[in-house]
Amino acid sequence: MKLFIHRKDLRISDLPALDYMAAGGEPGMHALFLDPFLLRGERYREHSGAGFLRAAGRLERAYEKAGRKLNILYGEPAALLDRVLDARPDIREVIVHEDYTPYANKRDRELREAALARGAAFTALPDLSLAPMRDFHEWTGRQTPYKVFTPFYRQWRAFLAERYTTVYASEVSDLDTVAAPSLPDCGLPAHLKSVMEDRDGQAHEPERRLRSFLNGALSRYAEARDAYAQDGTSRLSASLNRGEISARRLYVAVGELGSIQSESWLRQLAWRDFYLYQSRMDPDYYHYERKFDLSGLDDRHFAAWRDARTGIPVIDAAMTHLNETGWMPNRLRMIAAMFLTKNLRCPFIYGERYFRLKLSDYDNALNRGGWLWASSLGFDAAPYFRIMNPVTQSKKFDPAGDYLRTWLPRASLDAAVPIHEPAPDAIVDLRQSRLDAIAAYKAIIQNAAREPDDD
Ligand SMILES: Cc1cc2nc3c(=O)[nH]c(=O)nc-3n(C[C@H](O)[C@H](O)[C@H](O)COP(=O)(O)OP(=O)(O)OC[C@H]3O[C@@H](n4cnc5c(N)ncnc54)[C@H](O)[C@@H]3O)c2cc1C
Repeated sequence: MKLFIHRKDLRISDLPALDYMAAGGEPGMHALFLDPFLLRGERYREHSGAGFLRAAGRLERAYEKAGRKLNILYGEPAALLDRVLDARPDIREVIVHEDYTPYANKRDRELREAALARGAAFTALPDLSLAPMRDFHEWTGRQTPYKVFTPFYRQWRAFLAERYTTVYASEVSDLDTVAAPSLPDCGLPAHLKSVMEDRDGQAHEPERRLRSFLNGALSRYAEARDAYAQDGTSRLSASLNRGEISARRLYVAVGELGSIQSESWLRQLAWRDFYLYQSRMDPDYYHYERKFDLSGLDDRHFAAWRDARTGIPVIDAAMTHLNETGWMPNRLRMIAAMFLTKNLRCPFIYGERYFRLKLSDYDNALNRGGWLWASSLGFDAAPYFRIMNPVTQSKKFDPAGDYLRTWLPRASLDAAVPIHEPAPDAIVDLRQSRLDAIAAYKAIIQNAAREPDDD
């Protein structure tokens, strides 16, 4: 028998693992291990943790509807696997989909060891990205990974045009599933169960959302994606990151349309693959902060940024939106991240950590990519001297101020101050803080270039 463990792949079709298991023909055990580490503290209540738990609830119900069994177990993954394999020595292979974060790498090493120690094989199949990273990298014939987006994108498009086949065919209903042995103390604690069973959260029907986007907003995507007062983007990121829909499905669906606007949307999907690729290929990706001396930066303004008290209308509106709903449109993520790291000269890891809790579509690789870009510290990042002015951005992308009126607490809408302009008591002067940031980041980047690389 094979054991398939779900992670960031919370769906019942178009999964490499299902095709793989269907080819074997024998019944399988399907499980989702809920990991106390990832839901520690208050994380399970925050937008990112609660979103995952609700998606786990939807997955369980989808299995039930298909007449199949999903075994949800709570515990440290390698210890859980040990116990399952002890109770079912007939499990000869453990199957997962690849994941590339530092925590995932460590966890999967431990899972592999636990499986091999009991004589079971351990198989990890690619699923997260649209272009399977290993195949893509081999196909490019490069010795070193891409560090710049545009050449990556050109090759990525060519790879997909030549190699892309289709979504995976098997459905969970095509497979026989068996119940896990009963394991005392591995049931879900009540506080997590109640979030998992909560059906009141935002409706998540990624297939319907995809259709409505492709038939509607896609036609003006390139012009409207930054006009954040309108709903001009797909809002599929949370579903993609939890694996409720695959990037392959999006590629096929948009390809069927053949619209000229498809290219600019595909380009955004390529950014997702670019960051996943970096996170897998670049050994520094998850610790750039160690390569730079950030001691000249500090967190004195972090709380005001977090709590939407900066006095810069677009920043306070965006942070209120995030705090209340778990969502912030992409252009505003760029503006808010650049404002924190540059005008407020706060180390990017503070903002990165905050987004980790709050974003409903939180993903470690993509979030880090966004923060490295904004702070000019990653590959192909914003140049340190090009600092977005939040007031100019606000006027350009929300000229009528509709977004500000929706999200800014009423009290701060002072008729005496034009809507996009900083309040008289704003925490920084935009002009001076921009000049200070340029000097600070110039020094950070030049010093790092002079340091010998001893990693
Ligand atoms: C500081 C910062 C932090 C971010 N953190 C995250 C995060 O934790 N999780 C996350 O999914 N995205 C993150 N992003 C990227 C981006 O903001 C979101 O992917 C996007 O807003 C999702 O909206 P959408 O689904 O409507 O996208 P669309 O515009 O409809 O694009 C389609 C898909 O392309 C991908 N995509 C779009 N823009 C980007 C981008 N700039 N970088 C990478 N992929 C992109 C997403 O998967 C998205 O769902 C971050 C960006 C910044 C600047």
